[in-house]
Amino acid sequence: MMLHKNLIAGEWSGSTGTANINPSNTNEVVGEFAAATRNDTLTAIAAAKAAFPRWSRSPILERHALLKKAGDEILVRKDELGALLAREEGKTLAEATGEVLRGAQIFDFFAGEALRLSGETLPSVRPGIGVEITRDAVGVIGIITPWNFPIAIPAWKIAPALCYGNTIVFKPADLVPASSWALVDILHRAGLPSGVLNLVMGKGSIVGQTMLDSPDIQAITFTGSTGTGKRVALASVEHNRRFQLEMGGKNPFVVLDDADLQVAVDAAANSSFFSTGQRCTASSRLIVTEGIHDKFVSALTERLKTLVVDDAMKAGTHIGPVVDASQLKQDVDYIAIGRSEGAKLSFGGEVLERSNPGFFLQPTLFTEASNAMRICREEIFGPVAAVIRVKDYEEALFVANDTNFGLSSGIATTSLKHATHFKRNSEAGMVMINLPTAGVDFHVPFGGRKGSSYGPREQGRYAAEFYTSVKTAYTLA
Ligand SMILES: NC(=O)C1=CN([C@@H]2O[C@H](COP(=O)(O)OP(=O)(O)OC[C@H]3O[C@@H](n4cnc5c(N)ncnc54)[C@H](OP(=O)(O)O)[C@@H]3O)[C@@H](O)[C@H]2O)C=CC1
Ligand SMILES: O=C(O)CCC(=O)C(=O)O
Repeated sequence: MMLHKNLIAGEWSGSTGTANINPSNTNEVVGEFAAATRNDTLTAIAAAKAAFPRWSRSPILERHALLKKAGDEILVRKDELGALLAREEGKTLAEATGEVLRGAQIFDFFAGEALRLSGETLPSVRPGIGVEITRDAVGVIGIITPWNFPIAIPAWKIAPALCYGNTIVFKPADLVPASSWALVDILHRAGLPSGVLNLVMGKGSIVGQTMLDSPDIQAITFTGSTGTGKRVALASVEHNRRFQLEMGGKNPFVVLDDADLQVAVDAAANSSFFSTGQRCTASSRLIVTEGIHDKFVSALTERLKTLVVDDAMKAGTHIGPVVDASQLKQDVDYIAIGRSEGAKLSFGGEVLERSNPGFFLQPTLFTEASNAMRICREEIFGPVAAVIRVKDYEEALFVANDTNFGLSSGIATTSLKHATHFKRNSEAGMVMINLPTAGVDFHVPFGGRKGSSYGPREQGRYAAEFYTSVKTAYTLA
């Protein structure tokens, strides 16, 4: 089997590899991928540093053309790349192809942004002086990504970093390197100069830690767990480095008595169980008012009975496998915790056998849960949700906001008054009305509040806040 190597200073290198396993069929090796050492990582950082002066001053048309070319190739290959993503991560083929399409759209968006770089000119408060405000590239950006969106998250970090003239050291999750490798290969062949984008696959404890410890990385953008996010933050403060964190969620989805039941059930099923619940925007707390509670639980349970859990590549599969054995153990442990805390297991909870060996888990619904339970406070990151019964909208809003996290939230209601109040008072970065809490657009800001996020927003033109440094210049006329 071909060894997929790291890209360091424009050269593919590396010898030892780790096998990437298909979670729908653990007998299938998706590919062999090189594991970077500490020295490889240091070489990649040095290459990115050396490439920065030239790339940060590169013509905007060069950046535009490169980003456009990459987006075009991703689009043309979306079915093949979608299949690769589904095989390595386990989301369904339809979800994976949609994610690849999103990756193409992100490159297209930032190809456009490269042509729209702008600044401001203002008069000084002192007569005869002009003020110019411009944005410079930041320097070497460290990109550390998780396993759950192996092409979209790298795309929404790499595309703006390149667009604004930064160079990159990119470490994808060790569990799912294939889609990231394909993305880097596309960018490399599109003609990126040597050293501008370096790929260092391997373990977070080696590659990631070397990046955190380096004084030559000016900014780190990270998506993943709260624990690793804290390490990124502490190391970055030590190096006076800019950092941006997207971490977990415990996102609420409120269902009010006046909701359209069909809309509420569709949105809840999507939010909590699609993509196997492995989205930081997934909703794991369904907060339901008394008048609709029983009808909602019974309609959602009927829906869950129709969802097919199977191989991500099979036509007709609604929910693919959990990503690996350790995430499956975490999900199963939380199901046991929920039961021991006194929540009622209304549906699911069983690990399933399918024709191939894989990590299949039934969508799992708890009812009679309280917001104080661990299953309602800690991120599970699997197809597990808990219904919390509340008296009215006011209690629903209080419970929705009673969490350490604040990434996304949702409400199902036909009341304009409640929808408007929820939009204004939900303590989340992204609020959805009659829509799932997950599944966001690629051209608008993405990010949360409280323990979910730190630093400027990602995506859309708001991405410029992280990937550029503002300069204010005064000129005596
Ligand atoms: N917010 C989100 O979108 C996500 C949240 N999670 C949450 O995190 C839990 C655990 O998932 P996990 O994959 O372990 O998350 P991590 O936070 O460990 O992984 C995210 C990235 O950080 C890297 N990393 C790990 N340790 C270090 C380190 N010391 N220095 C620098 N980088 C490091 C990982 O490398 P590597 O994996 O290669 O070792 C990976 O590339 C999940 O169950 C879920 O609750 C997980 C994924 C996404
Ligand atoms: O919901 C989405 O579309 C994006 C989710 C995401 O970025 C994540 O789970 O990390």
